[in-house]
Order: sequence, then structure tokens, then C-alpha cells
Amino acid sequence: MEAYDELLRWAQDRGVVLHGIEPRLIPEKGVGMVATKPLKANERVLHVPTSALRTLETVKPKIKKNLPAGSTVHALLAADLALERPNSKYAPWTAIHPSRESVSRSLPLAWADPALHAYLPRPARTLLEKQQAKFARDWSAMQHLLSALSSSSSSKLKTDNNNKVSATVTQADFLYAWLLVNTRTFYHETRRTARLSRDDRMVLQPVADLFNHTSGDDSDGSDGCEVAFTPAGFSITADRAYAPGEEVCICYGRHSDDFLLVEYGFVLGGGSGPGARNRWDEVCLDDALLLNEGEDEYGYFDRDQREVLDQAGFLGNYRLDERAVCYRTQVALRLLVVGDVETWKRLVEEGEDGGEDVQRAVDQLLAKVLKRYLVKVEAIVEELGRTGIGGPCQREVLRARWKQISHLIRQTIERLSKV
Ligand SMILES: C[S@@+](CC[C@H](N)C(=O)[O-])C[C@H]1O[C@@H](n2cnc3c(N)ncnc32)[C@H](O)[C@@H]1O
Repeated sequence: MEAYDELLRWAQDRGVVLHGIEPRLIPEKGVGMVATKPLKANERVLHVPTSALRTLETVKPKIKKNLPAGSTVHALLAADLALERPNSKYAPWTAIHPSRESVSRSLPLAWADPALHAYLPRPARTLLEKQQAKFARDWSAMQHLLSALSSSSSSKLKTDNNNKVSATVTQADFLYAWLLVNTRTFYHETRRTARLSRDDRMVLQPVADLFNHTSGDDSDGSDGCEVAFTPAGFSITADRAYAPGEEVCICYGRHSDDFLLVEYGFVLGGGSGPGARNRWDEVCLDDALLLNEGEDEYGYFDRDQREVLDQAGFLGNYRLDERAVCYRTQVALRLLVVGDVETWKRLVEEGEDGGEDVQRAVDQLLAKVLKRYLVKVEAIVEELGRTGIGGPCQREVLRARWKQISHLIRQTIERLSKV
């Protein structure tokens, strides 16, 4: 634990106050925060003063000046990290970061074999494509910065043993820094960041970035510890009582496991025990309802029905969670049940469900759709057990994800059989 002791001393020097918690290794999560004494609900467990934050303002002027105008905060922070000297003032903090190997093993953007991306569920693939585009743009900004630095002889951003300037950052170096920023930043709204896009209002918080994620608890409705920001800094407050030895988590947001997998490199339902279930998880049904199937070219809807759905704003983005199937799915399935487009439009406009018989037929059709999709989902689980693509951890996390999907679908089929 030497590195953690060193980090705590370093944090204390910067005014970071930990109360009743400390970092510890947690199986399958890297480091996390654990209660060292009984904690009461609403007790403040961490305070990080504004002076200890790494924001757009703390990025080295040389980096700010040479990154192209309009570069994202994400790019600025990642460039700052990638160009950091090993003996920088942040060294005790960077020393506890997950290794490059563990980052590239867990985060799909860095997976060595992109062939495995084809096994991501559709929402995860869509998110990954957005991430790839963001990274490509930020990497191109970084290359601009590197060429500006190498042509400026006075650059002292990074010096080697002979004190020679070296601003060499490979794409892999930058990807590592970029993913550290992606997985460790907090939402930070200030007068300055309020002008930026929401997902670029980022701040790095040494020590606070050691909290792992929980989706909270249904029994008391808690959402993990509360994270609050004032001009004085960030404070994290216990959402409930904790016993010594218990992990203390925050909630990164009400995210599905597809989102957690792409943005953070894990799925919640993968393990067992408290906090393993993701109460915000959901399954996308677009592949179940809309995918071309060969014999029925347009999935369940023919070309005209797709057009009707599209015009009414109900084509795609169909979801289910452990409580219900979404309204969009219900509306779309009603078109198949009712048949007549005008009757369906009237129901949609008036927010009517068409009565008990229609609802029963919708439920029966949904059960049929889900049973058919379940066969596909289970084939993917099975294939992931057989294939040699990618590494075992990556296949395992994908398998865990598809098993969750299978579980949620089964649960829904069972619920529908009881109505
Ligand atoms: C903000 S950091 C939290 C500290 C991190 N565990 C560490 O070792 O530095 C976010 C990363 O922690 C891991 N993580 C957070 N919550 C997790 C959870 N509930 N299960 C598994 N891994 C988790 C993921 O690797 C994620 O990208």
C-alpha cells in the first residue's frame, strides 16, 4: 500500500480531506474507497478543494497555446497527462492509475482486436462509433500540438535523461491518457465550462477519482454517495450508513451496462453480491424488431409500416428494462396489432391504448418477438464461449453482457405470461 500512503500524504498537502475512508484494492475493480470506521448517512467523507483540481485552467500554457482553437477539454487534459514528466508534481497521483495494459484490456476503444467490436450490443456499438470519432478528432489536435512543439526549440515540456527535448507521444500513449480522462473525470460546471458542450465540462479530481460506481439501491432509493460542487471545491457525502470494511461508491450516472462497458470498461451485473445488479440497465430491442431477417426483409414491419412509424417519430429506439417495455415499443407493436393505419394514428394522437383486447394482442406479439430474439441472444452467448477472437477478459465481459440481456428478456417473457 506504499503508493496509496504516498498518495494520501500528497493529497493532504493539497488540502484534500478524507474522513473515515481509504483507498484499497477491490477484487475485479482495481482500487476503490472503503469505510475505515462506521459512517453515518450524510457524513462528509471527502473534500477536494478547487486548488487541487485539474481543469482547463491548470493545463500548461504551452499546450493550450499550441492545440488548435476549439480543441475539447478532453483533448487538453489528455495532452497534459500524456506530456507529463515522470517526476511531475502529480506523480503520486499518476502512480496509482490503472496500468496501460489494464486500460486497453477493459475499454473497447483500446481493444487490440477490433473484430470483437462486432459482438457489442447495438447501443454499445453506436456509442463506440461516437467515441472513435471524438478520439480521432482529439488525436489530430494532439498531432498538431506535437508538431508545433517539435518545431519550437525552446520546448521544455518533456525532457529525457540528457535533458533533451522530446515531445514524442505515440497514438497509443495518447489513447491511454485520453481514456484515463474519459474514465476519471467529473462533471464540472463553471462560468467558463458552461459555454462548452455538456459532455466536455470535465474536471480531474485526484483522490475522488478512486470511487467506484454503483447503480444505487432500490430498497432505500439511494443513488450512491452524493457528489456536490461549490466554488470551494467538491464534497462527497455518505448516502447511507456504512460499516467498516464496506466499499463506499458514487453513481457515475443512471447508465445501462452497454454505456458502462464502452465508457468505463465494465458491466455491473458481471459479478455477484451487493451492488452487482444494475437497476438502470436496459435492453435495446431494435435488432429484435427491425433487423432484416432474410425471409422477412424488414423485420416485423414492412416497408410501408416503417414509413408510417418513421413519420410519426416511432421508428427504432425500442427498449425494455426490468420493470417494463418502453412506450415506443408498445406504440410500434400496436401498429401490427391494429393493422389499419388511420385507427393506429388516432390511438397515438389521443394517447389511447385501444382497450384490453388490443393490449392482450400486443403482449402476445411481444412475447413472440422476445422468444425469437432470445434464440439469437443465446447463440451469441454460445459463440462467445467458442470463438478465439480477442482476449479472454474481453470475451468474458461481452458474454456477461449478453447473459444480462438474455436474463432481462426472459424476465419480461415470464412477466408477460402472467398477464
Ligand atoms: C473513476 S475510476 C475508479 C477507480 C478505479 N477503480 C481505479 O482503480 O483507479 C473508474 C474505473 O474504475 C473501474 N470501476 C468503477 N466502478 C466499477 C464497478 N462497479 N465494477 C467494476 N469496475 C469498476 C472501471 O475500470 C472504471 O473505468
